Amino acid sequence: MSTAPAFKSFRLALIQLGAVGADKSANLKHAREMIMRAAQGDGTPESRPSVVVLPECFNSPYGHAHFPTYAETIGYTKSRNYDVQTSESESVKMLSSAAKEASVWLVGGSIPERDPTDQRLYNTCTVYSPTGALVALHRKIHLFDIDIPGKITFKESETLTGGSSTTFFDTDFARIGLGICYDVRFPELAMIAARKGCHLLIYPGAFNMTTGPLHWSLLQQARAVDNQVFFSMCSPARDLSAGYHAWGHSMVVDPFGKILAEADEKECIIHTTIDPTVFQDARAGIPVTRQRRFDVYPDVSQ
Ligand SMILES: NC(=O)CCC(=O)C(=O)O
Repeated sequence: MSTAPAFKSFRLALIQLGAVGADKSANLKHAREMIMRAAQGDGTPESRPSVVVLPECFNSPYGHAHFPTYAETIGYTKSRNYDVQTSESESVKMLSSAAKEASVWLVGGSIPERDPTDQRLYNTCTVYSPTGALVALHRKIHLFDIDIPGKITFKESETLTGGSSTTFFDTDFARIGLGICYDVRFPELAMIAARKGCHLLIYPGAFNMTTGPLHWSLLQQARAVDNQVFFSMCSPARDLSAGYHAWGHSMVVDPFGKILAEADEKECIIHTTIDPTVFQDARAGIPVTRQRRFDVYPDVSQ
């Protein structure tokens, strides 16, 4: 495995996107406008983000019945040979051109994806460099299948297949690990990413009105503290006219578990600074990264 880049300070922006409806073109247009707005920061050069994040399922209504209709072929190959130029996906084209125009690393939330080889569908996050190159692709590994009687029943596996690899990407200032929403409930995934040298984990997500108040911040703070990394989830805004009511509350947590920034439920963009000093202080002061007992239990990252 390659060595992680030196961790340097940078600005992160999360777009808590609203108005995701049935019209895919309108969703893409709105997302593009919000990427451009996020990239401006507050107008000062020092506030401009290096990384901009969209939420889970930003181009389609969220629900297993919608995925087959909205799914796009990205042009993913097993050799990880991504090519935006030949991709058929209108979402990939928009994200690539927006990343290039805004000159940011763009974590493109997630979209329903169809694999052309076997027609299987995935919930997929794509990432773009500031030149518009598609540099990473993460297929949601753990599908959101839950049943809390009288509250929420959801079954992504009705139409989706779970991904089968862990994913991170390198920028010139940090190594960043990826997951999607329900993936946060599986601590092994974050643990593997942290042991592979990730400094920040980003999970586009869309918790709901039942589990959101219970677990949204708890899980992010737990993953951040367990692994002494920055942790962030980016949600859609809440839309009570939609079939799925997202919790919102996009947030960024530091390696001590402190919430650095948190949205409410409405459409907004939150900005924060990711400061490597906090990462180093957490690891120096509470040295669990050097106190593991792999003679007693196995290292899940091996
Ligand atoms: N989109 C999702 O995976 C939702 C996960 C969720 O709400 C949870 O409680 O977990």
